[in-house]
Amino acid sequence: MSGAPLPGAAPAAGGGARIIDGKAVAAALRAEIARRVAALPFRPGLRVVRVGEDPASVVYVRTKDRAALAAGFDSATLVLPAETSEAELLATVARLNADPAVDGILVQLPLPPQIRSAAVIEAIDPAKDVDGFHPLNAGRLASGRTDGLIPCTPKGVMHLLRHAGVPLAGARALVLGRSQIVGRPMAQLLLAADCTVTIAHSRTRDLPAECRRAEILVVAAGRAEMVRGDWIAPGAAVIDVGMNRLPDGRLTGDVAFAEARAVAGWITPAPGGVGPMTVACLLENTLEAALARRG
Ligand SMILES: Nc1nc2c(c(=O)[nH]1)N[C@@H](CN(C=O)c1ccc(C(=O)N[C@@H](CCC(=O)O)C(=O)O)cc1)CN2
Repeated sequence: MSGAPLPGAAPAAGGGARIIDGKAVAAALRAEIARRVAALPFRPGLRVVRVGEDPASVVYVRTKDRAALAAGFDSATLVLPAETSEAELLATVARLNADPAVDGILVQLPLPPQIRSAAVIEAIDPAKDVDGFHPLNAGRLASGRTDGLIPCTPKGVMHLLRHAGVPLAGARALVLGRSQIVGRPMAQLLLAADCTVTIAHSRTRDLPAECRRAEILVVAAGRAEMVRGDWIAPGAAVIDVGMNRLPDGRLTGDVAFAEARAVAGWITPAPGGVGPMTVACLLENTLEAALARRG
């Protein structure tokens, strides 16, 4: 690959990538949602279910609940013990499905090993599935419809790309990771935005070369600082979905940030990039679910 910037993805003047500040974009989105909620004659209801005490889940669920309350939602967290059976969790989901005050249901992942996540996700009323993981919502997205409930992390990535003014139509996009939560819906959203999309994964041959062809590189690989600076095309937009704790306690993404920012045109930090957008998009989905249910 030559060192010439890819079309439509020139580096910022003075060299180095433009940093896409996910915290700021998420704060603006949350404020806009709060304004819309304040104008409603009802409070959209969100219930987040956490099973067990996984430390990361405790933090994420608390963050979601606080953000929802601050935006004016009727929000509550249901905490079930780690030994909860699948049948007990399904009964909780059924109760929330039947509750007219509840517009959005989210079951925090991962679940303990005795519970099949797919069975729980399929039990959630698709109209209240604010995670967008139910097969009906995933299928709608896979058939090209972007007007339904869309998984929060990839939805947040699209907000960031659009906010930063990254050219999408015709761009070569590579999604590194093929999970149901991020990789697959991410690829569908980029395709719906007229990108030319490749999904790469752990079995992809010559991953660095595949990455170097991308004008938009979305990394959800789950390995700390796996993507190095020389995997990135000059001027590319690099979106880091990863969140890993290093042995020294620091949090880092799936991209080697210092190396990558010297080459990329745009880059998200991690933390402070995609993560806050996941929470803001949960609020957006809950508001959309409430408006669809209650008019
Ligand atoms: N039911 C779901 N479970 C999980 C999801 C999901 O979308 N739905 N996603 C992830 C975790 N997640 C939300 O649940 C999430 C991850 C990260 C952040 C975030 O704001 N991260 C901060 C750093 C926070 C820290 O200090 O650890 C950042 O990136 O700046 C929010 C939500 C798995 N489970």
